[in-house]
Parts: sequence; structure tokens; C-alpha cells
Amino acid sequence: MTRTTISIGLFGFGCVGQGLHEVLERTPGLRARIARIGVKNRTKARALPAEYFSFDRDDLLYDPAVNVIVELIDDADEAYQIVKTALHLGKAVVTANKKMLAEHLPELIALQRSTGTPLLYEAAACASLPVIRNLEEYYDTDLLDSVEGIINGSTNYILTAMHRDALPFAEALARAQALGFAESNPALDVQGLDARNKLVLLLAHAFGLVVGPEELLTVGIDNISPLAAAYARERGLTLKLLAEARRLPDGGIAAAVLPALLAPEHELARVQDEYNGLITQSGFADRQFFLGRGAGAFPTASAVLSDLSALTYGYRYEYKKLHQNQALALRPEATELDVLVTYTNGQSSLIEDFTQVHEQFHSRMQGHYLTGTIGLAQLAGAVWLRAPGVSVVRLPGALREVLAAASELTELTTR
Ligand SMILES: NC(=O)C1=CN([C@@H]2O[C@H](COP(=O)(O)OP(=O)(O)OC[C@H]3O[C@@H](n4cnc5c(N)ncnc54)[C@H](OP(=O)(O)O)[C@@H]3O)[C@@H](O)[C@H]2O)C=CC1
Ligand SMILES: N[C@@H](CC=O)C(=O)O
Repeated sequence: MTRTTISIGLFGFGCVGQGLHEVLERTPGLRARIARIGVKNRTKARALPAEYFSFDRDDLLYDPAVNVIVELIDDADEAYQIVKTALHLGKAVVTANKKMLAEHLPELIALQRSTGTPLLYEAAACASLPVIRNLEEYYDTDLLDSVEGIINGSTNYILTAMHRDALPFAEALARAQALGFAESNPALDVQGLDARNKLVLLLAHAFGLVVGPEELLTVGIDNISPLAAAYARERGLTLKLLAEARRLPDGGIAAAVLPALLAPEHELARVQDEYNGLITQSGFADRQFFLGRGAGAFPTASAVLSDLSALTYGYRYEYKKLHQNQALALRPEATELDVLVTYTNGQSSLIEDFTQVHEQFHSRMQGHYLTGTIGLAQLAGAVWLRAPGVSVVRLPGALREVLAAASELTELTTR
């Protein structure tokens, strides 16, 4: 789309939709105007005159004056219908809906190709951080080794408030909701599912690997035990929710979302409040660190604005790495990691799933913990992982290849 004037059919006038309205008012350089706004609740008071609003999606989708659909609603199923219809109608789409994208990515990529219509979604991963376009355009896939980071603003806000301000979990979450950072269903944030949905997008643009969200091991911050928190505190480690995707030496990819303990000098340990931080590691550029606000009305709207601007010069995702990497696959069975597991009585057999146990602690009052090395596939399939009273946290260190680790060990013992 290379029109100079964008006429927007905007779906959603909540935190991000209203943020976009204000951002557009204050950005006269971009010739974009909101023609109509699709919302759901007929009785809600609105900050704009009633004639702007419609409760029928077809009023926007089939309006010949609308040439771009911006989808900013909190209902992933309805969003999917809107986006699909818009692409079929040849209307460019900008969306921030990572749940909808992660659940339908293969179909939406195919649809962009068959209709020749662009679908941009920079705001859907890390809000204000320009990660998608960077991963898509800047890094050659052969040189990119890993992306790892804090990619959910609400959980980082909650963990910061609990650690720095000593707020209880429920109060910290309530503040994240009041500030507009959390999803309408905050379980998506605290259970790690929002980070998982974003990781699906990062995998596609970083490595050309399209996976279903359910293929990624995901553990949130809703189950961190007091014993795990005490373990971190006593050792001066910082708890963060991390998403990681890493190329293995055999060419496969290891990826997961897990709470993790970080040494205080780690860049990500210093990412506070709703900020996100993403580290890329690549062959020649080496280690790079992106930092910025990962949630909120204006930071998210700024990414939507950037996509709108990109549409005016004909930008679209080409998914180049997807074509280069047809054989790439997730390899959880070839990956291991070090974890801390805290548990209550009756779960002691979980020790059998570990390839190495480093430490064990048992207390009738405080519960039990062990630290050790476990395969990613083993962890993902463990029945005890979701059992009441069990809490799993990654220890410092990357996801790594099982065979490489084993051969390093042999090398060490034969020296
Ligand atoms: N908040 C943030 O920081 C970020 C949010 N996002 C994503 O942006 C999207 C919007 O989030 P946010 O603005 O926070 O959500 P809000 O809950 O603040 O607003 C949701 C909006 O969607 C509208 N809506 C819901 N269902 C429908 C429907 N069936 N038809 C039409 N309109 C509907 C609501 O209408 P009504 O006004 O009538 O209730 C409301 O205006 C989500 O996908 C979210 O994941 C992405 C990055 C950051
Ligand atoms: N709920 C999300 C909003 C932005 O994507 C988050 O907290 O990161």
C-alpha cells in the first residue's frame, strides 16, 4: 500500500486504541486519520462523539473509504475474524494481538501471500521495542545464535514491585492492571502465556521457524514458592520471567518461557517495572541489548504508528528466513538446563527425571528443594511440573545441547 493518506478503520478503543488516537492527533507528519471505531459495549461512556463508533464490524470492513484496518481488541477469536476478512478484502492490517497471531500464524502468513496484502504487528512483541522488523530485516539467519529476554511487561512490573517495593503479588498485579499493562485476562500474563505467544512471533522472524504456542514449554510466575524466593534472596539473585530461543549446534532450536534467576550484573536483571529487554547474540555483531517499555498505551501505540508509517512506503514482511529454513525444528529432546525445584512431601520421585542433581535441601517446616540438570523434553513432560506445591525456576545459564554438555564433561574427566 503506497497511498499518502491512510484512512483507518480502528477496532478497539481501550488502553491501546485510545493511546493510538492521541498519538495520531500529536503526529501530524503522518497523514492518517481514524474514519470509524469498532467497539463492543453499547453503554460505555466514550471520549469521542457517538458518530465515530460502530458495533457492527462490517461497517468498518466494508467501508470503501477505509484503506487500513487497525485491530486493537482484547478478543482473539473476534480479532481473527476481523483480520482474516480484512486481508481477503485487500485492506492492509496492523494488529497488536499476539494471542490471535500466535494461534493462527501459518494461515495468516499464507493469507498475506495469497492476497498480496500486508499484515504488520510490531506492537504485538515487546510493545515499543522495534524487535520484529529488526529480526526480519537486519540479522541473517545463519549468524543469529539466540534471542533471549524479558518480553512481558506486566510480570516484570509485578516482580519488580514485589522485590523492590515489597508489595504482595495480588497488589502488584492489581497495579499492573490499573496501569493498563495487563491483558484483560491477566492469567495470560502471570502464567507466561503472553510471553509464549510473543516467543512464537520472535521464532518466526528470528529463525524462520513457525510453531504452535502449545509446542513451547511455558511456566509463569504464578507459582513461585516462598522457598524459591528465599533461595534467590540468600544468593543475591534476581527473579525474572525469561523467554529464550537458541540455535543448537546440530541446527535445531531450543525454546522455552520460564522464570529464571539472574546474577545482579546480568543486563536483564536490571530491567525494571514494565520495561522489556531483549538480547540477541549473533556471529559478527556479537551481543546486542534492546531495552524499552513493553506495555502501556503510548509505548504500544508508538509501535502501531510505526507500522502505519511503514505501510505508506509499501513495507511488508517477507518471511525470508522461512524459505531458507524449511528443515528447522524445535529440539527439546536435545536440550538441557539447570533448574531449582521446590516441592512438598509426596513429590520426591521427581529426582528420577534429573540427569544430575547438584544440591538437595529438606525441611519439615519450609519444604524441600533440589537443584540439578534436566532435559527440556523431560521437564515439559513431567507430571509433577503442574502438581500443587511444585515450583520450577531456571538457574543462571542458557538452554544448551545435551550432547555438547556431555562431551564437554567427558573432555574434562579425561584431562
Ligand atoms: N495494553 C498493552 O500494554 C498492550 C496490549 N496489547 C494488545 O492490544 C490489544 C488491546 O489491548 P488493550 O487496549 O489493553 O485492551 P482493553 O481491554 O483496554 O480494550 C479492549 C477494546 O477492545 C474492544 N472489544 C472487545 N471485544 C470486541 C469485539 N468483539 N468487537 C469490537 N470491539 C471489541 C473493547 O470494546 P469496549 O470499549 O466496547 O469495551 C475495548 O475498546 C490486545 O490484543 C492486547 O493483547 C499489545 C501490546 C501492549
Ligand atoms: N500484557 C502485556 C501487554 C503488552 O504486550 C504485557 O504485560 O507485556
